[in-house]
Amino acid sequence: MGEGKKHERSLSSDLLKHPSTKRAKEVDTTENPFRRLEERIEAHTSSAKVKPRNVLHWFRSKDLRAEDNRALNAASQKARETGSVLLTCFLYSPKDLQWHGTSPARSDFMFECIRLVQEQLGCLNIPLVILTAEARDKKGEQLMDFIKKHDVSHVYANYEYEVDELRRDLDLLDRIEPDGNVYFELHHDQTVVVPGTLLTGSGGPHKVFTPYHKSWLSTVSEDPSLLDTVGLPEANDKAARQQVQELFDYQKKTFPSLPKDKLFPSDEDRKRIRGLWPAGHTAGMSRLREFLHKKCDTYAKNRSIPAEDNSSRMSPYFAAGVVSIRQVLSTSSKECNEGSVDFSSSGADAGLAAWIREIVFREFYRHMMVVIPHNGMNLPQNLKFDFVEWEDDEEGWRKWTEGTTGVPFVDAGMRQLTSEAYMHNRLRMNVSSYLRTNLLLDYRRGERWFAENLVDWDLCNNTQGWEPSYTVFNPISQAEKCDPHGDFIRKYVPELKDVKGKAIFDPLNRLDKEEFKKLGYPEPHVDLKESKERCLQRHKHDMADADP
Ligand SMILES: Cc1cc2nc3c(=O)[nH]c(=O)nc-3n(C[C@H](O)[C@H](O)[C@H](O)COP(=O)(O)OP(=O)(O)OC[C@H]3O[C@@H](n4cnc5c(N)ncnc54)[C@H](O)[C@@H]3O)c2cc1C
Repeated sequence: MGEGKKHERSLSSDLLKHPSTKRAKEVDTTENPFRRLEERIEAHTSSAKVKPRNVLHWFRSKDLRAEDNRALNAASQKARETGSVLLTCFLYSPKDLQWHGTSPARSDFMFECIRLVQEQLGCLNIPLVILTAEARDKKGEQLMDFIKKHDVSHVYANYEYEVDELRRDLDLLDRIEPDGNVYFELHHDQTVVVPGTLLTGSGGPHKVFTPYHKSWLSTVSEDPSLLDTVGLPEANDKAARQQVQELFDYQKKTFPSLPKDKLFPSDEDRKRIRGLWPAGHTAGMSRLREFLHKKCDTYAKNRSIPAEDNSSRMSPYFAAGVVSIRQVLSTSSKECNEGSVDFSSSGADAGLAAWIREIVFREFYRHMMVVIPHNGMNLPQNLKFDFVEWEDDEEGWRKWTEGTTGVPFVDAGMRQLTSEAYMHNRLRMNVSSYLRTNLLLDYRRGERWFAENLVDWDLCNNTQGWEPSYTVFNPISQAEKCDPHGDFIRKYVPELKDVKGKAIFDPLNRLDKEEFKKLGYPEPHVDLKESKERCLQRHKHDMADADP
């Protein structure tokens, strides 16, 4: 960085493309696709005006279940009321997986869940057809072809809150509205409280977590019906099945395969990851009960101690919508809170209250996605961070991805990611801080690496988890606090398994030279103190007068 030279805005590769900060502001204000879609849906033709023919539920990658699926249930009711046949589809776009960088683990999990829902619906005589749109901009066209070919009059789906997905739904409205003979209905299904609706005293949406959390708790306490669940769709009768037999034949023949770069590198990897993350609603619910009855009690105390593995590991089931959040909360209320929906620290045990707080974080991130839509456009929420000049340290990048930075806690986290397609939250906080501040690499590279490797990748949580801030973690003191006996480090960094005592947190400086050499563990890639100073200076220099 030239002395005194002001950096305009960060450069980034094609994969990390993002619009200008000015354009982001337009999307947040005048264009706001969520608001536009809500208005269009509100003004859309009434269902009663459309002559009922076949009814379609359109699954998305975030509602892959038949149980307590709001839009699917509404579609089923419509089909029953009008004596129509219920059809379902999933619109698959391989380019979407490539665009988002979705990992093989997440892609495989998604396909397995779809397969299971397909079987389950098949027993109810309801077909689930997978439509493939080769290009991302062909999705609307592909769906319209299906709608026309199969004489669909009513389409139901659950909202997705990211910019591209909102635009896709607006595109579908553009296609169906001119003829006026197809009705499109969207449901809020991903959260208990509808994103964008919790407001501050002055009437604007909450933008800070703590008051949002408080408001969320009182909203749910005052209206327990928010946790009501809906049942499975009603079966089509046998005659209906015969009517749509060609769709069953088609679905049997044409389950698509994943693109090559979304396949596991080996069968062994696939087996291991599938074993850790069994697909489907039943597996998700039994994991939930296991957590509620065996781990939840100690969650408040141990949630930041990764060696305890005390969290629920429900994230892949939430990210793909395999288990509904209402069902999770109503089960928690019935089985662990004597039927009460007061999940505050005075209304629930400490463990449950702390766990629900994390679920509320998930809700908050969906809320913030509609309040500040540019969150979903590869841009930081605080746009000033787009003016930071990042380093070009390819060796540091490689070491970070491999877990060979020479910082044991960071390396343990990165190796957990490689072996489990998952990383404990405390490690996610540390490895992201290390990449963005100590290595001073564009945080978007790390964000994408997570997408490419996590089984629970979720755009709202990942993007906002990676949101840059002024905080610089110290991964040595973090390890001393959160992994006090070094057990987590020993588990994932075998070179250090025999290191005794506190030397495990900083082996280069706490062992004598010879001892360190014998370990075969790398020296730190950067000095933590110096690199922190460099980062703070860089922030100061590049952001002080930035005008996003
Ligand atoms: C840099 C970074 C990236 C992240 N990327 C993702 C991601 O791609 N997908 C993802 O689901 N989570 C992400 N998180 C949040 C969190 O780390 C994971 O949700 C959590 O580790 C999953 O483990 P669990 O299911 O055992 O969580 P538990 O502790 O059991 O929590 C229950 C649920 O609450 C939600 N939750 C927990 N912590 C958070 C949090 N900090 N923010 C938002 N929701 C939370 C998750 O849905 C989680 O499954 C990220 C966090 C950071 C710091």
